[in-house]
Amino acid sequence: MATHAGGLTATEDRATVHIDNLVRTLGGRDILNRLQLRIAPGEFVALLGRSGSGKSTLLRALARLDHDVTGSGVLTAPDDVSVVFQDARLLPWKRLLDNVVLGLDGPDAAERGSTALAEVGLAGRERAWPVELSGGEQQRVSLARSLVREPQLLLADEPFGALDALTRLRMHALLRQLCDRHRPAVLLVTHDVDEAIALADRVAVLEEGRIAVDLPVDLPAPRRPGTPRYATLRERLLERLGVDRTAEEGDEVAEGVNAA
Ligand SMILES: Nc1ncnc2c1ncn2[C@@H]1O[C@H](COP(=O)(O)OP(=O)(O)OP(=O)(O)O)[C@@H](O)[C@H]1O
Repeated sequence: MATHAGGLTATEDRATVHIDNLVRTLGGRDILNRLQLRIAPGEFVALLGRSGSGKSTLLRALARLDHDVTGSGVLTAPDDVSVVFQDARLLPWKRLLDNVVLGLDGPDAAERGSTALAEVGLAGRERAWPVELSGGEQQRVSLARSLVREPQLLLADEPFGALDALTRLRMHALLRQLCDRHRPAVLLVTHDVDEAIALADRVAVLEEGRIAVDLPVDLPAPRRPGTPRYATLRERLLERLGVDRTAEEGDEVAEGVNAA
């Protein structure tokens, strides 16, 4: 575990992610404003927030893609972080297996890559090209590429945002299954309240640069919409996101709610 933000100091903490007083100024505004967040080992946190609230900014800081974060506190995160984006970002000139094991060392890399492909339902497709795959399948490869590294922290920025509703539901089940097996700490940025409730142990809402709400998802599996406890949690989150409930009437629950 390492401290990686200029001016921030390391601290002893058993949390995989430990953020205190994180500040990120962009365009003269404090997009992250003394933000606090902990994610325990193996814990799955979903992050909601209105468009422009700073979710991707926070993710970029954790992924070390942004070194201009400041603050009086701490930001610790593990060195081995994997990131999944909305687009799979596969290299089109490399076969699936080579995409999955890119940068991976060791004599067993190919075997681990094959196992990872099988885990995401793409057994035997090692020699296929990315162009031969659907969007959902490409995102499966992206998950395999992330998890084959056994990261302590998995960051996901709207990973299923470009997929159709049915594929998205299948990917939810897959991601949950993979996370139960590999146990990384997870921060999932999403606009979809139902996705957050379906997958996460905790749902946090980013607002005015801070975590305004941080709620445990204390619901038995499978988490089906329609139960009173599910509805109460969903309502609280939507209210916090400022979603107009009358405008939402008639929406399919499985479609999720775009709070943007
Ligand atoms: N380089 C930049 N210069 C100035 N402002 C920026 C820059 N990059 C991002 N911002 C602003 O920072 C804010 C947070 O952006 P960010 O992408 O983190 O939000 P978000 O919550 O992920 O949004 P969305 O849900 O729409 O993806 C936005 O208002 C954005 O306009």
